[in-house]
Amino acid sequence: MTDRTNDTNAKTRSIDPERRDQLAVATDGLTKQYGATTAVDDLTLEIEPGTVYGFLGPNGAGKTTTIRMLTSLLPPTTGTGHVAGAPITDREAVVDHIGYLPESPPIHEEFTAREQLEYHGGLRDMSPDELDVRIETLLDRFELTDDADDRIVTYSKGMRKKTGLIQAILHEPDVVFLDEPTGGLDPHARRTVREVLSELAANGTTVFLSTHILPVVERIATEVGILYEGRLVEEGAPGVLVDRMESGDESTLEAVFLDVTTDPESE
Ligand SMILES: Nc1ncnc2c1ncn2[C@@H]1O[C@H](COP(=O)(O)OP(=O)(O)OP(=O)(O)O)[C@@H](O)[C@H]1O
Repeated sequence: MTDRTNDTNAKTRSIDPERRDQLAVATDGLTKQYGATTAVDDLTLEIEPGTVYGFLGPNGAGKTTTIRMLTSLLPPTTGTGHVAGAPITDREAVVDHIGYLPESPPIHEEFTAREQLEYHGGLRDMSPDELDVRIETLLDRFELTDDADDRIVTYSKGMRKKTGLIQAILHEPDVVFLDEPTGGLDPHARRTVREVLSELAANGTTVFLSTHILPVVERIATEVGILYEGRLVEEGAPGVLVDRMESGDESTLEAVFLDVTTDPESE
């Protein structure tokens, strides 16, 4: 069984600034308190560029709070964080390097998907030709081309999710943060998401993926971090974590997840 006292939070302290700036995500003692609740507790991460990082944890573990701090939407209570070398306290600098798909995509209901993507891409440093090609390619891959000139207000949940996802990756950011990117998607779309994210990572984008859908993580994540009650209780390559379980037939990422995120006193 996994030794829960072997707390991966304690693995690093005070990352060397030169190394920190080369990492896609670097946090040191990152902590967020809401009143008496410690939502994220002393989180230390070092994620290399090009990683697909599966960020897992039970409901309320602190995943969204972590992502909101890393995307500069929420100030930490204590600790530091850098994304592609930009301090998370500098929103403008962080925004230049990231894409973000929150659980509810930030899209304008009255726009069409094409208008939404053109508007969003226009805020980024992309030439009109480059933007056009990227939009058409991604609409096609996500089978949205035929609906791209309909207003988003008429879209299904899955179509909105696809539009939000395309928006997050349109400009091929250094780091993309995705909160449940495959939630509500059919198996075809889910496969497309897996393929597109793996391709992005192969081209150097770091994918920070928060999800409860473990088979997606099992298939594309190169590293996994498991958060429990705000603390990082497990981290490593999925295969390594599963092998470490040594529980025969039960050796899956789900078994690892359940092992490290179950309160021993409730068993
Ligand atoms: N604005 C807030 N004010 C007070 N407490 C909050 C706030 N946002 C989150 N919390 C608390 O912080 C903790 C972590 O919440 P968070 O949303 O980060 O979890 P999560 O891992 O994303 O959960 P889920 O998988 O259910 O989306 C929870 O205890 C939650 O109640």
